[in-house]
Amino acid sequence: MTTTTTTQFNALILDIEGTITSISFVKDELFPYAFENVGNYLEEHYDKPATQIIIEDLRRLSEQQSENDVAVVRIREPKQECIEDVTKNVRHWIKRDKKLTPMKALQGLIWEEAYKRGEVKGHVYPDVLPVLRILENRKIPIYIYSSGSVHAQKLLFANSVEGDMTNILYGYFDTNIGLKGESNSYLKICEQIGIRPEEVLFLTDVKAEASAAKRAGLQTKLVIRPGNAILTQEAKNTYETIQSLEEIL
Ligand SMILES: CSCCC(=O)C(=O)COP(=O)(O)O
Ligand SMILES: [Mg+2]
Repeated sequence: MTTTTTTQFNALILDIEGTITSISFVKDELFPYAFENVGNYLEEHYDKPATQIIIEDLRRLSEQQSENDVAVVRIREPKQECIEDVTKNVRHWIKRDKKLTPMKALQGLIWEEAYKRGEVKGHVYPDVLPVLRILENRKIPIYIYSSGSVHAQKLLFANSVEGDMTNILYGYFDTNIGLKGESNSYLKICEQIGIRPEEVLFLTDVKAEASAAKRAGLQTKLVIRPGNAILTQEAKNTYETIQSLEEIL
């Protein structure tokens, strides 16, 4: 007798860091690479339109942030001073794992160089791709929602340790849709993918993100991976936890 297994959700949204990719890869490879290379990147690509757009976004952001953070400087106009100030601010924000959209956009451009040179391969846990293939066979679309820019997300999955995974992913969302701690971000994502929130499962390592998604009506589970922050007992009492994507099948 054949048994058919059905999943209790019609779309899956995945966080990246701490969920399907190790925190260590992001914190010990990607962030240090961006920290070391932000100045060189700006020197080499300063006059490109994409770089100038990000610099102007960072200039506005720096004015706002400098009001509450003495370590953030206003970005001066001349090229060398501008590069010096952007580098100082971006390094400050990397050290504090700030999820600031224009800074994440610049990180993505810097990481593209590393992926192109083969210096970096996107980490994904071994349980991830086999489960995504099963969901694909069940016609369940898979989306990514990360604080990393969509550009950085696509680079990670196009250059992953499992090869190019982009053909199994239906779409990508970053903080341009909204911050991950805001429930409205998840409502907007569900509206864009055309699936009711209650039919969508969101997996993340961060309780505040799970809470925001739950408030929006999504199904949520917290993912435990080596090196992740320890979950409080309250979080474990509130959300189902998994240690492998196999547990959602
Ligand atoms: C897309 S790889 C870089 C991820 C990143 O910059 C980040 O801040 C991770 O945040 P997430 O929301 O995926 O936990
Ligand atoms: Mg995460």
